[in-house]
Amino acid sequence: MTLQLDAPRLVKTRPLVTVRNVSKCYGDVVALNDVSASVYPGEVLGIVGESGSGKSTLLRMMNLEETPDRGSYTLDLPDVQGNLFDLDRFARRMLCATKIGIVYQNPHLGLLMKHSSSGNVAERLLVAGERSFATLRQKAKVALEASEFPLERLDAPPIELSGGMQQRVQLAKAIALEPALLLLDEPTTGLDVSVQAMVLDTLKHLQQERAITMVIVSHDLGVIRTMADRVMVMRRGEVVEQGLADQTFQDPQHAYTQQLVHAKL
Ligand SMILES: Nc1ncnc2c1ncn2[C@@H]1O[C@H](COP(=O)(O)OP(=O)(O)OP(=O)(O)O)[C@@H](O)[C@H]1O
Repeated sequence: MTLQLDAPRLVKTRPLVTVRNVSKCYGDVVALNDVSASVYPGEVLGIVGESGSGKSTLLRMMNLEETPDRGSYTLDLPDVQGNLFDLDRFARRMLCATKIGIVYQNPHLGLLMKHSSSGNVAERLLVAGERSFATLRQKAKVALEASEFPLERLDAPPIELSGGMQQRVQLAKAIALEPALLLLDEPTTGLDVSVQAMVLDTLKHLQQERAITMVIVSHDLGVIRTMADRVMVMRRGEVVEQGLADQTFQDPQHAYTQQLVHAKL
């Protein structure tokens, strides 16, 4: 008789994202001081903290828009090697276009506001070398549909769309090339509460369907609670606490996290 065993569950023990000992000053302002972070494949890491704590600077580093004074950044992907901060401008641009997607709080940073919505998404595909007009339009449509964007507005420029729809166009652009990492910088801040809930639902669906690795920055603990598996709490450019989101919110250890959680209740 042969003993039948279930196939062992694939345990992914290596982080996809590793940021090590990153520091950044702007003049006298210490934006980041010796910050390290890891994000595992399929995980959502939430970063919280008050205004000016360094959250967006860290996210911009992960999107290779900024270079730190010190520190390293690696992505555990087959064709990506070494400290990404050492890459030249061209290599950074290609890596960001193909492996990393970002959604900014301000859609003006991520979109050409007067170009069509499908054109904005197609632009990302063009950077990666796609040239056929029919394929560009089809792939843009697929990404917009996955972002739950109303397809009858494909040709509308973002400037004519609501804030929620603009964020969906940014999201479609960010996921068009199925990036390994999706970065979200206050993606729902400034939206009406009901629209915010719908955009968060879309992000949840995407995360569940594609097991996409995400880093989400927000000063809103409710958003982080809804989205994140793990949370990192930042204050004055430093990480003061990190852990599983549920555990951290239920039983915060650091006085600053306690203050944040109690202020929210
Ligand atoms: N390009 C820059 N030039 C000068 N100072 C900067 C720059 N970017 C960030 N800073 C400063 O670095 C610190 C951290 O800023 P950062 O935007 O990362 O914080 P944050 O936690 O994302 O805040 P917020 O929630 O308000 O966006 C702040 O003091 C900010 O003023």
